[in-house]
Amino acid sequence: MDVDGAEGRAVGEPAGGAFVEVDGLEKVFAVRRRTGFLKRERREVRAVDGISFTVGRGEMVGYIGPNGAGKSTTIKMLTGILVPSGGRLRVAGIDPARERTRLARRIGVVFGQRTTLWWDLPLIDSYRLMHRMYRIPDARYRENLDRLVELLGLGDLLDVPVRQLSLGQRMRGDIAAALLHDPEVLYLDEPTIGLDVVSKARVREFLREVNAERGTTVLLTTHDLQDIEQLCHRVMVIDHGRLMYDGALAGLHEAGESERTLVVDLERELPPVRVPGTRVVRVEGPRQWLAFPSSASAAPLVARVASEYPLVDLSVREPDIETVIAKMYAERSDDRGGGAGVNTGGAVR
Ligand SMILES: Nc1ncnc2c1ncn2[C@@H]1O[C@H](COP(=O)(O)OP(=O)(O)OP(=O)(O)O)[C@@H](O)[C@H]1O
Repeated sequence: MDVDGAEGRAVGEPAGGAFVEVDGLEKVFAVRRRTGFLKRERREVRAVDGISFTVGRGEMVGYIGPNGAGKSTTIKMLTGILVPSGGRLRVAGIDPARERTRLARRIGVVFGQRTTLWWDLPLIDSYRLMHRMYRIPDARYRENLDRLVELLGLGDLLDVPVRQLSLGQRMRGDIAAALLHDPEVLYLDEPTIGLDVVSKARVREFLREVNAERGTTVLLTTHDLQDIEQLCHRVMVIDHGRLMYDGALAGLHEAGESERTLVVDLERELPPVRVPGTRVVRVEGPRQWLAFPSSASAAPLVARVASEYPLVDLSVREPDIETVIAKMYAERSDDRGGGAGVNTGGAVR
């Protein structure tokens, strides 16, 4: 399979550099709201409010944010479905809104909530139609189809009408459809939504392989943070149309100013433990939970508790990513309420 795509590098595409370039991108929707009998109010929604990032060839990047943050709007602009209101956007050196058809041959899109397959046709017929639509050379089509069918376990499903497929089967069918024409970049919008644990694992494993084997650039939007944890080193967090974090997944913890927890089991029930640099967040019988900043070392705290209290056992718990991100969203909302600037903490440009 062809890592660099059938058409090679586009004119203007930076060599080996950024494959997706987004600079000050904006999308403003005008919405009309009925405010009374015959009265309408015109309001602007800044769905994407000046975001900038670049994605290199072969990168696999998570794009996350709460509902209504602007993720789908960004993806729609990247695919050329929506025209930006401002800013600059290039994918493989192509302006998506101006050359949507040319770009379509180089990108693959999977919307977990919708299918790109023909509902009443057997799966294989959708693939045959795509073979023609994308003008995929016969040999490459057959080679790709065989490989995708094998990797995604679609062999027994090819003659089944799409409407009869389970959600997990349909999703695998959609992922194959998005990759048949050797796209260089794959946009995935909730690719594991509604799937059981086994199907999720299968889809994730496959995406890892495609990224590693073909060097496909992947931009992954999801509410399932396990998708991100298992697939992406880099994550971008968007909220209210603005990028609030762009960096390593590991760095999110610092950006969210997260806390670790020291769980101590004492010999008996005692009043809350008092150790500087910690605060007791929960007490249950002789067990107490002490929160302390993730950046601080646990060793001196443990030593102090052990010397001053009748300690039986202890453990240190790392913050989970859900908690960290929920905290970031909450802090960001507070910032907006108070009119303060964006607290990014990450490598946002
Ligand atoms: N066609 C449209 N007309 C008006 N407003 C829109 C339109 N599309 C999106 N919006 C608004 O833009 C904002 C961003 O929406 P978007 O769908 O990009 O969010 P999202 O991050 O993908 O959310 P979700 O996780 O719920 O899918 C929301 O306030 C939404 O209501």
